[in-house]
Amino acid sequence: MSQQLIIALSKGRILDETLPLFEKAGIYPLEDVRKSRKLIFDTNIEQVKLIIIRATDVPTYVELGAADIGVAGKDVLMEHDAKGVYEPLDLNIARCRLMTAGMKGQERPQGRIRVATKFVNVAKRYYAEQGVQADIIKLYGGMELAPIMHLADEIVDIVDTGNTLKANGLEAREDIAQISTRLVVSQGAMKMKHQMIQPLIERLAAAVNNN
Ligand SMILES: Nc1ncnc2c1ncn2[C@@H]1O[C@H](COP(=O)(O)OP(=O)(O)OP(=O)(O)O)[C@@H](O)[C@H]1O
Ligand SMILES: O=P(O)(O)OC[C@H]1O[C@H](OP(=O)(O)OP(=O)(O)O)[C@H](O)[C@@H]1O
Repeated sequence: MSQQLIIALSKGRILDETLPLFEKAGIYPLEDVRKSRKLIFDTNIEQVKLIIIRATDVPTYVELGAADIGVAGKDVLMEHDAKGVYEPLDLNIARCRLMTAGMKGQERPQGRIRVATKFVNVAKRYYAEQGVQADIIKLYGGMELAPIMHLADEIVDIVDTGNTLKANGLEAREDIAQISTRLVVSQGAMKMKHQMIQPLIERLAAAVNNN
């Protein structure tokens, strides 16, 4: 029996840019993934299946070997800090920055601060490195609201155009990391399915270069 290759794609904003890259690399789903309620899709290559899941779940599937390959934002990968996972390719899509931000014109308070974010682990690491004592408040979206409502002094969030910060009277403070979408491969799959995975990485790299 021939080996299967399971590729976990993040649904949401990355998906629309991911599918054309995979198509250029020779893999496409046999039906319109956006019109279907299915979570697993056959592709033009019999052994290759696509699973389409929440971005934050991609590292878990790859780390635990339930998927061989994944596509996820560097922000999600930093937060999950997956073990036993290679990151062989920057797909160079959904580029943005992970930053701290606060109310415009206000300075960071002295002493202990409250920070709202969905990137709890990244934030803990970052403030510890800066020597700032921070109580981290986990939120799931709309982080910009937290300083306005006095829930937090600062946020750690994605900034792209800066429009969301501006529209809510916030300003960016410090850069934590440059973010883009990455290809990840479980170390186990890289070893066991090298003959399938290596050519795919090469075709994807060529697709990224022509993008
Ligand atoms: N405004 C943005 N501009 C560019 N890239 C972004 C922006 N916001 C998020 N991203 C990138 O796109 C990825 C997916 O974002 P998306 O909003 O679809 O998922 P999410 O809201 O983080 O996930 P979930 O809905 O599962 O919580 C993020 O992990 C990040 O790498
Ligand atoms: O700098 P900008 O171009 O305005 O983009 C940044 C915004 O985009 C993301 O939010 P998203 O739209 O994913 O909503 P969310 O707050 O629910 O995560 C991010 O969390 C910021 O709020």
